[in-house]
Amino acid sequence: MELLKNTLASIKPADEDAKKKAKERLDNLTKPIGSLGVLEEIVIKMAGITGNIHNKIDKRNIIVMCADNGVVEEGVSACPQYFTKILTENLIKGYTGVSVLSKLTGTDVTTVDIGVNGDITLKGVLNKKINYGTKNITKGPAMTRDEAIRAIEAGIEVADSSCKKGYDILGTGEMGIGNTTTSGAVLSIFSGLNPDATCGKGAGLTDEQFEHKKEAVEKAIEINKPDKNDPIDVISKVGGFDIAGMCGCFLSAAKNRKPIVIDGLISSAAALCAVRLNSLAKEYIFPSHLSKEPGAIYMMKEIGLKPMLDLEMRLGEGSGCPLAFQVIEAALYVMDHMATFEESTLDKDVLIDIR
Ligand SMILES: Cc1cc2ncn([C@H]3O[C@H](COP(=O)(O)O)[C@@H](O)[C@H]3O)c2cc1C
Ligand SMILES: O=C(O)c1cccnc1
Repeated sequence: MELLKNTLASIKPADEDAKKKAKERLDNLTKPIGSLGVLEEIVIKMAGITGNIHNKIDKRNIIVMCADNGVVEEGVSACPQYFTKILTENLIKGYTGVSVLSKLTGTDVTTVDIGVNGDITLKGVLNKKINYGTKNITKGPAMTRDEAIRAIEAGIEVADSSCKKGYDILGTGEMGIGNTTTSGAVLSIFSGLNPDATCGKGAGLTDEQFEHKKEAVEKAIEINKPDKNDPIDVISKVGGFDIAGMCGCFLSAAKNRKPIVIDGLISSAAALCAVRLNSLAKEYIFPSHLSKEPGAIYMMKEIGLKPMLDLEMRLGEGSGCPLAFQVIEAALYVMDHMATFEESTLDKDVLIDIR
């Protein structure tokens, strides 16, 4: 508990002075004011995170939290549970979507076993196992409160270590059959929205299975009665080890003043938990894309952030992060390389600000 407590207490607000200076420079670049849209917002947010108006990303890392979910015994996923272990191993072998996109963009991937139901002996998978999967949330809590705290702290440790290794930006991802169900439950609790709005078909379900998935979420909430004002209670009752671990990553990044990127629905659920634990964490988080899962839009509303891309992706794993890294790097490059009006001897005063 000490690590979580200290991390929450160490998160500071963004540097408003650096943000102001970044905006001043952006407004002096040879372009209509605000014309680079979200790229400008990214530059300003990055300045707030690091305290510098010029920022560079040389080293990127995506932390993928892998864990099983007991709720799969309710038939809420198209896939059997053992897929989680195989897909986790495939992350290391470089076969998965996030592995390939990371290779393309020069991104490292840290694969973490935080709760896979099985022993992974493959070299390269970081062992932070809290338990062999969670329990079935339709019958009782997913995990104990102590396990939830240990899983969040495991995430803090992994991300702290990434920051120490000199990564300039982190991404978050997951692997865990059944985790769109737990994410839907987490969202329903924080937002008060019905599972009809917060659940989707995940990796794929028939209409009948989909109805059953929504009933499972309703039942999980009814049985566990999580306290929406206590994010650890929410995670322990209807979340998962993957969500808890990623939540820890978001908190660590904020503490270390490093930018961290959300991928899809499940990492959004983790970011939402982090923001509910300390609202300042939001100032360090960039959402990558809007997942095609219907709950994703409500996740963004609850967190209070806007994704930079909409590519109709719904893979998870962290696959949106390498793409967001490229957009963020483009924004920072523009800030460094475009000329100001003074440098290019143009007269800025002829421009009218139409924002
Ligand atoms: C082959 C395959 C690769 C994946 N990679 C990520 N997911 C995604 O789907 C799972 C969640 O969906 P649900 O809640 O419906 O089980 C997670 O593992 C997530 O990362 C995959 C799913 C499959 C089938
Ligand atoms: O958006 C996601 O993260 C997602 C959606 C469907 C299945 N797995 C992950």
